[in-house]
Amino acid sequence: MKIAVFAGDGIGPEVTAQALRVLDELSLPGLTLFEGDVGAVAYRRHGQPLPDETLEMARAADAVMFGAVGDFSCDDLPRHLRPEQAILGLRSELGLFANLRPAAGFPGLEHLSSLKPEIARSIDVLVVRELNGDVYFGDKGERASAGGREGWDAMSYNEAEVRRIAHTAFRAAMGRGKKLTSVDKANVLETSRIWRETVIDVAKDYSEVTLDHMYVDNAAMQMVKAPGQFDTIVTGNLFGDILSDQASACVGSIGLLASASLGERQTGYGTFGLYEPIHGSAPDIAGQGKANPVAAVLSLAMLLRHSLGREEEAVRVERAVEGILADGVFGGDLGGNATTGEIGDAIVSKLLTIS
Ligand SMILES: NC(=O)c1ccc[n+]([C@@H]2O[C@H](COP(=O)([O-])OP(=O)(O)OC[C@H]3O[C@@H](n4cnc5c(N)ncnc54)[C@H](O)[C@@H]3O)[C@@H](O)[C@H]2O)c1
Ligand SMILES: CC(C)[C@H](C(=O)O)[C@@H](O)C(=O)O
Ligand SMILES: [Mg+2]
Repeated sequence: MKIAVFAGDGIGPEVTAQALRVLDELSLPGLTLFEGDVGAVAYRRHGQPLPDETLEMARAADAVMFGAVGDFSCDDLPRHLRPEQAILGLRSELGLFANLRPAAGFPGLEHLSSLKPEIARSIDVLVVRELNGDVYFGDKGERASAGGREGWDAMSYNEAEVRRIAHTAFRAAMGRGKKLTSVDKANVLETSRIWRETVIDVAKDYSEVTLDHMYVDNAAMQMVKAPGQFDTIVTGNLFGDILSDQASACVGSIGLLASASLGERQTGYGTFGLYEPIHGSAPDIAGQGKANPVAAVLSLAMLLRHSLGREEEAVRVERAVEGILADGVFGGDLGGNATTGEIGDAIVSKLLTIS
């Protein structure tokens, strides 16, 4: 089993280090780790945010553990050299079109949510975000216009792209509450009209799943008003990016939410994937021991489950995280004062108590 580890920038290396401690504690036989550079750190060392050798390392692995990229000192670089291109490049080059972002409350910890506890208690949603299309990868550019410089980013989805993410989402809904909400902006966007019609067509294969549709503006409002109505959400790249950050505040902190980015390639153990917290490099807290490593550790649990076929270990890691949160081990993002390392210590100790 080969895992490529790309820790990246800012708090990326801090939270990834804790996930690696947890992985080490599991003592999985036959596991090899490879480390590669991504983001601003890769740009400084190699002149590229996603060096060829990093991409090759990812291709040769069974899974990628990713920290975060982003550094404001790179804001003036041309787009292709900016750190964020590393994660966008990995997602597209590796065909990782399905981004799973689960957001579920931790029992008894409703008070950590930005919502009223009685509303927060109900949140248990899986956001299935399409990851290879939309404004992120459409035609884009800058030109002179009568109104000064004009930028554009074309939004588009074709039926094949919508079909494959819709199948992923319906299958995920089948394993959950059998309710799928497709989020779009079909009252305004042609892209969304094709999206909605295609999702309705794919639904014919999944008669057990109840499908509904919601405009993204309403979905954002419903996410904070009554998140319990959502079971599985399927949506495009941009809407999914925004709704998942919002869902994290409903749970408690962006430092709690993990993600899996999957494609079609199978390894000897499961599906090849890239695993990362949904948060970024958080330059405002980097290097201060303030980063919550839980999202990175829960991303490791998703890696164990989806790419390595290690369900038992995945559940152990998730139980350890639930345990330390129930014990009240929190960092500043949740109103506590535990450091990144202390949270990692607590997770490792808790793991030893769970068989
Ligand atoms: N996949 C990625 O690598 C990824 C994701 C999002 C943002 N980014 C990049 O990260 C940089 C910063 O972006 P941003 O500030 O908009 O988003 P961010 O997610 O990095 O931070 C947003 C806020 O949440 C806090 N936060 C984030 N993660 C935390 C954690 N684990 N523990 C405690 N607090 C945490 C930060 O301190 C900040 O106040 C930018 O360069 C952006 O492009 C990268
Ligand atoms: C850094 C950026 C390109 C990325 C995205 O927009 O997908 C991030 O916000 C995320 O959620 O992973
Ligand atoms: Mg995001």
